[in-house]
Amino acid sequence: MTVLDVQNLEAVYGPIKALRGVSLQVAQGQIVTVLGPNGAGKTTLLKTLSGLLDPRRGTVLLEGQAIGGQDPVDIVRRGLVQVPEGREVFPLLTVRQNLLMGAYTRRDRDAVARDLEQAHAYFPILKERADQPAGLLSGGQQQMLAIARALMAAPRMLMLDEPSLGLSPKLTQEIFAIIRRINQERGTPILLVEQNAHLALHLADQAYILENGRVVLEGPCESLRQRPDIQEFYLGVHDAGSRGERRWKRRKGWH
Ligand SMILES: Nc1ncnc2c1ncn2[C@@H]1O[C@H](COP(=O)(O)OP(=O)(O)OP(=O)(O)O)[C@@H](O)[C@H]1O
Repeated sequence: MTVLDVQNLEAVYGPIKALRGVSLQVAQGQIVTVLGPNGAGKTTLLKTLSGLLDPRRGTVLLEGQAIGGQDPVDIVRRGLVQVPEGREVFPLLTVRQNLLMGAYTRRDRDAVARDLEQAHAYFPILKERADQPAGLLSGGQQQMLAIARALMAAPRMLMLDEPSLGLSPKLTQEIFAIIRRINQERGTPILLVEQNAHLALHLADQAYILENGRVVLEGPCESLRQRPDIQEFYLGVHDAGSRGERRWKRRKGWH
Protein backbone atom coordinates (compact mmCIF):
# COMPACT_ATOMS: atom_id res chain seq x y z
CA MET A 1 0.00 0.00 0.00
CA THR A 2 1.24 3.49 -0.87
CA VAL A 3 1.46 5.75 2.18
CA LEU A 4 2.84 8.85 0.45
CA ASP A 5 2.11 9.60 -3.19
CA VAL A 6 3.68 12.75 -4.65
CA GLN A 7 2.90 13.72 -8.23
CA ASN A 8 4.49 16.51 -10.28
CA LEU A 9 5.38 18.65 -7.30
CA GLU A 10 6.69 22.12 -8.10
CA ALA A 11 8.00 24.69 -5.63
CA VAL A 12 9.63 28.07 -6.11
CA TYR A 13 11.48 30.70 -4.11
CA GLY A 14 10.52 33.81 -6.07
CA PRO A 15 12.14 33.33 -9.46
CA ILE A 16 14.09 30.20 -8.40
CA LYS A 17 12.45 26.93 -9.40
CA ALA A 18 13.59 24.58 -6.66
CA LEU A 19 11.30 21.64 -7.55
CA ARG A 20 10.41 21.10 -11.20
CA GLY A 21 7.83 18.33 -11.18
CA VAL A 22 8.89 15.75 -8.63
CA SER A 23 6.97 12.47 -8.35
CA LEU A 24 7.74 9.85 -5.75
CA GLN A 25 6.05 7.15 -3.71
CA VAL A 26 6.65 5.61 -0.31
CA ALA A 27 4.98 2.28 0.43
CA GLN A 28 3.95 1.00 3.86
CA GLY A 29 6.97 -0.16 5.88
CA GLN A 30 9.53 1.12 3.39
CA ILE A 31 12.59 3.30 3.81
CA VAL A 32 12.97 5.54 0.76
CA THR A 33 16.00 7.76 0.35
CA VAL A 34 16.40 10.94 -1.67
CA LEU A 35 19.97 11.63 -2.75
CA GLY A 36 21.42 14.50 -4.70
CA PRO A 37 24.08 17.20 -4.71
CA ASN A 38 23.87 20.47 -2.77
CA GLY A 39 21.09 22.65 -4.05
CA ALA A 40 19.24 19.78 -5.77
CA GLY A 41 16.03 20.56 -3.90
CA LYS A 42 16.04 17.84 -1.23
CA THR A 43 15.30 20.09 1.73
CA THR A 44 12.75 22.00 -0.33
CA LEU A 45 11.00 18.73 -1.07
CA LEU A 46 10.68 17.89 2.64
CA LYS A 47 9.61 21.45 3.51
CA THR A 48 6.92 21.35 0.85
CA LEU A 49 5.65 17.98 2.06
CA SER A 50 5.58 19.31 5.67
CA GLY A 51 3.54 22.33 4.64
CA LEU A 52 6.30 24.85 5.45
CA LEU A 53 6.35 25.87 1.80
CA ASP A 54 3.33 25.99 -0.51
CA PRO A 55 3.62 23.90 -3.66
CA ARG A 56 3.09 25.80 -6.88
CA ARG A 57 1.76 22.71 -8.63
CA GLY A 58 1.26 19.02 -8.04
CA THR A 59 -0.49 16.72 -5.60
CA VAL A 60 0.53 15.12 -2.31
CA LEU A 61 -1.55 12.25 -0.95
CA LEU A 62 -0.96 10.83 2.52
CA GLU A 63 -2.83 7.53 2.89
CA GLY A 64 -5.06 8.66 0.04
CA GLN A 65 -5.91 12.08 1.53
CA ALA A 66 -4.73 15.27 -0.16
CA ILE A 67 -2.38 17.24 2.13
CA GLY A 68 -0.57 19.47 -0.40
CA GLY A 69 -0.51 23.09 0.76
CA GLN A 70 -2.14 22.38 4.12
CA ASP A 71 -1.09 23.96 7.37
CA PRO A 72 2.02 22.29 8.92
CA VAL A 73 0.16 21.58 12.18
CA ASP A 74 -2.60 19.75 10.29
CA ILE A 75 -0.03 17.74 8.37
CA VAL A 76 1.64 16.68 11.65
CA ARG A 77 -1.80 15.78 13.04
CA ARG A 78 -2.38 13.57 10.04
CA GLY A 79 0.85 11.78 10.89
CA LEU A 80 3.51 13.11 8.52
CA VAL A 81 6.32 14.29 10.80
CA GLN A 82 9.68 15.78 9.82
CA VAL A 83 12.99 15.74 11.67
CA PRO A 84 14.56 18.93 10.33
CA GLU A 85 18.10 19.41 9.13
CA GLY A 86 20.30 20.75 11.93
CA ARG A 87 17.96 19.18 14.56
CA GLU A 88 16.47 22.47 15.72
CA VAL A 89 15.88 21.39 19.30
CA PHE A 90 14.76 24.08 21.74
CA PRO A 91 18.07 24.77 23.51
CA LEU A 92 16.69 26.40 26.66
CA LEU A 93 13.98 23.81 27.29
CA THR A 94 14.90 20.60 29.06
CA VAL A 95 15.22 17.35 27.17
CA ARG A 96 11.87 16.18 28.60
CA GLN A 97 10.15 19.44 27.63
CA ASN A 98 11.51 19.08 24.09
CA LEU A 99 10.08 15.59 23.89
CA LEU A 100 6.69 16.74 25.16
CA MET A 101 6.69 19.54 22.56
CA GLY A 102 6.66 16.74 19.98
CA ALA A 103 3.35 15.56 21.42
CA TYR A 104 1.77 18.98 21.48
CA THR A 105 -0.94 18.14 18.94
CA ARG A 106 -2.05 15.11 21.02
CA ARG A 107 -4.63 14.93 23.77
CA ASP A 108 -4.37 11.35 25.04
CA ARG A 109 -2.04 11.72 28.06
CA ASP A 110 -1.71 7.98 28.72
CA ALA A 111 -0.64 7.30 25.15
CA VAL A 112 1.82 10.22 25.34
CA ALA A 113 3.31 8.79 28.56
CA ARG A 114 3.68 5.38 26.89
CA ASP A 115 5.40 6.97 23.90
CA LEU A 116 7.76 8.86 26.20
CA GLU A 117 8.80 5.54 27.70
CA GLN A 118 9.29 4.09 24.25
CA ALA A 119 11.40 7.09 23.19
CA HIS A 120 13.54 6.55 26.31
CA ALA A 121 13.91 2.89 25.38
CA TYR A 122 15.29 3.82 21.94
CA PHE A 123 17.50 6.56 23.40
CA PRO A 124 18.38 5.85 27.07
CA ILE A 125 20.65 8.92 27.19
CA LEU A 126 17.57 11.14 26.86
CA LYS A 127 16.17 9.66 30.07
CA GLU A 128 19.47 10.16 31.89
CA ARG A 129 19.59 13.80 30.80
CA ALA A 130 15.83 14.50 30.97
CA ASP A 131 16.16 17.55 33.23
CA GLN A 132 19.07 19.23 31.45
CA PRO A 133 18.66 21.99 28.87
CA ALA A 134 18.75 20.47 25.39
CA GLY A 135 21.37 23.03 24.35
CA LEU A 136 23.90 21.22 26.56
CA LEU A 137 23.58 17.95 24.62
CA SER A 138 26.24 16.96 22.08
CA GLY A 139 25.40 17.12 18.36
CA GLY A 140 24.70 13.39 18.23
CA GLN A 141 22.49 13.54 21.32
CA GLN A 142 20.58 16.47 19.82
CA GLN A 143 19.99 14.40 16.69
CA MET A 144 18.66 11.60 18.91
CA LEU A 145 16.42 14.11 20.67
CA ALA A 146 15.10 15.42 17.36
CA ILE A 147 14.22 11.90 16.21
CA ALA A 148 12.67 11.03 19.58
CA ARG A 149 10.67 14.28 19.55
CA ALA A 150 9.28 13.31 16.13
CA LEU A 151 8.28 9.89 17.54
CA MET A 152 6.33 11.71 20.28
CA ALA A 153 3.99 13.00 17.58
CA ALA A 154 2.90 9.37 16.93
CA PRO A 155 3.94 9.55 13.27
CA ARG A 156 2.37 7.40 10.56
CA MET A 157 5.37 8.37 8.46
CA LEU A 158 8.70 10.05 9.27
CA MET A 159 10.83 12.35 7.13
CA LEU A 160 14.48 12.78 8.12
CA ASP A 161 16.66 15.56 6.69
CA GLU A 162 20.34 14.63 6.77
CA PRO A 163 20.50 12.90 10.15
CA SER A 164 24.25 12.25 9.72
CA LEU A 165 25.11 15.93 9.25
CA GLY A 166 28.16 16.85 11.34
CA LEU A 167 28.30 13.52 13.18
CA SER A 168 31.24 11.17 13.53
CA PRO A 169 31.09 7.92 11.50
CA LYS A 170 30.51 5.95 14.71
CA LEU A 171 27.58 8.11 15.83
CA THR A 172 26.16 8.09 12.33
CA GLN A 173 26.20 4.27 12.38
CA GLU A 174 24.43 4.35 15.74
CA ILE A 175 21.74 6.75 14.50
CA PHE A 176 21.20 4.72 11.33
CA ALA A 177 20.84 1.53 13.37
CA ILE A 178 18.11 3.19 15.42
CA ILE A 179 16.38 4.47 12.27
CA ARG A 180 16.34 0.90 11.01
CA ARG A 181 14.92 -0.34 14.34
CA ILE A 182 12.19 2.30 14.32
CA ASN A 183 11.25 1.24 10.80
CA GLN A 184 11.27 -2.47 11.58
CA GLU A 185 9.72 -2.45 15.05
CA ARG A 186 7.03 0.17 14.46
CA GLY A 187 6.65 -0.43 10.72
CA THR A 188 6.93 3.34 10.25
CA PRO A 189 7.73 4.26 6.65
CA ILE A 190 10.61 6.70 6.35
CA LEU A 191 11.63 9.25 3.74
CA LEU A 192 15.33 9.90 4.26
CA VAL A 193 17.32 12.75 2.74
CA GLU A 194 21.04 12.04 3.06
CA GLN A 195 24.39 13.27 1.82
CA ASN A 196 26.01 10.00 2.86
CA ALA A 197 24.93 8.02 -0.19
CA HIS A 198 26.85 4.94 0.88
CA LEU A 199 24.94 4.55 4.15
CA ALA A 200 21.61 5.62 2.69
CA LEU A 201 21.80 3.13 -0.20
CA HIS A 202 22.50 0.37 2.31
CA LEU A 203 19.73 1.34 4.70
CA ALA A 204 16.89 2.18 2.31
CA ASP A 205 14.76 -0.01 0.05
CA GLN A 206 14.19 2.51 -2.74
CA ALA A 207 16.11 5.58 -3.84
CA TYR A 208 15.41 8.67 -5.88
CA ILE A 209 18.24 10.78 -7.27
CA LEU A 210 17.34 14.44 -7.40
CA GLU A 211 19.32 16.91 -9.50
CA ASN A 212 18.27 20.46 -10.32
CA GLY A 213 14.81 19.97 -8.88
CA ARG A 214 14.08 16.86 -10.95
CA VAL A 215 14.16 13.12 -10.32
CA VAL A 216 16.82 11.87 -12.72
CA LEU A 217 16.92 8.26 -11.54
CA GLU A 218 14.91 5.99 -9.25
CA GLY A 219 14.89 2.34 -8.33
CA PRO A 220 15.62 -0.29 -5.69
CA CYS A 221 18.79 0.57 -3.75
CA GLU A 222 20.23 -2.85 -4.45
CA SER A 223 20.27 -2.28 -8.18
CA LEU A 224 21.35 1.38 -7.95
CA ARG A 225 24.37 0.32 -5.89
CA GLN A 226 25.52 -1.87 -8.79
CA ARG A 227 25.43 0.93 -11.38
CA PRO A 228 28.88 2.22 -12.38
CA ASP A 229 27.59 5.81 -12.70
CA ILE A 230 26.12 5.76 -9.18
CA GLN A 231 29.36 4.22 -7.90
CA GLU A 232 31.38 6.90 -9.63
CA PHE A 233 29.31 9.98 -8.86
CA TYR A 234 27.65 9.10 -5.56
CA LEU A 235 29.65 6.36 -3.89
CA GLY A 236 33.13 7.58 -4.78
CA VAL A 237 34.18 4.20 -6.13
CA HIS A 238 36.84 4.45 -8.83
CA ASP A 239 37.16 1.56 -11.19
CA ALA A 240 40.84 0.49 -11.37
CA GLY A 241 40.49 0.07 -15.12
CA SER A 242 39.50 3.69 -15.55
CA ARG A 243 42.60 5.08 -13.85
CA GLY A 244 44.11 7.75 -16.01
CA GLU A 245 40.90 8.19 -17.94
CA ARG A 246 39.84 11.80 -17.94
CA ARG A 247 36.89 12.51 -15.71
CA TRP A 248 34.88 14.17 -18.47
CA LYS A 249 34.96 10.92 -20.40
CA ARG A 250 33.05 9.12 -17.69
CA ARG A 251 29.36 9.61 -18.05
CA LYS A 252 26.24 9.56 -15.98
CA GLY A 253 23.62 7.26 -17.43
CA TRP A 254 20.99 9.95 -16.81
CA HIS A 255 20.53 13.53 -17.88
N1 LIG B 1 15.01 30.32 1.35
C1 LIG B 1 15.44 30.26 0.09
N2 LIG B 1 15.38 31.35 -0.72
C2 LIG B 1 15.81 31.31 -2.00
N3 LIG B 1 16.33 30.20 -2.59
C3 LIG B 1 16.42 29.09 -1.83
C4 LIG B 1 15.99 29.06 -0.46
N4 LIG B 1 16.21 27.81 0.03
C5 LIG B 1 16.74 27.11 -0.99
N5 LIG B 1 16.88 27.86 -2.10
C6 LIG B 1 17.39 27.43 -3.43
O1 LIG B 1 16.58 26.36 -3.88
C7 LIG B 1 17.38 25.33 -4.46
C8 LIG B 1 17.18 24.02 -3.70
O2 LIG B 1 17.71 24.16 -2.38
P1 LIG B 1 17.59 23.01 -1.27
O3 LIG B 1 18.05 23.61 0.03
O4 LIG B 1 16.25 22.43 -1.31
O5 LIG B 1 18.64 21.97 -1.81
P2 LIG B 1 19.23 20.69 -1.07
O6 LIG B 1 19.23 19.60 -2.10
O7 LIG B 1 18.51 20.44 0.19
O8 LIG B 1 20.72 21.16 -0.79
P3 LIG B 1 21.65 20.86 0.50
O9 LIG B 1 22.14 19.48 0.31
O10 LIG B 1 22.72 21.89 0.32
O11 LIG B 1 20.84 21.07 1.74
C9 LIG B 1 18.80 25.85 -4.45
O12 LIG B 1 19.06 26.46 -5.69
C10 LIG B 1 18.79 26.87 -3.33
O13 LIG B 1 19.76 27.86 -3.56
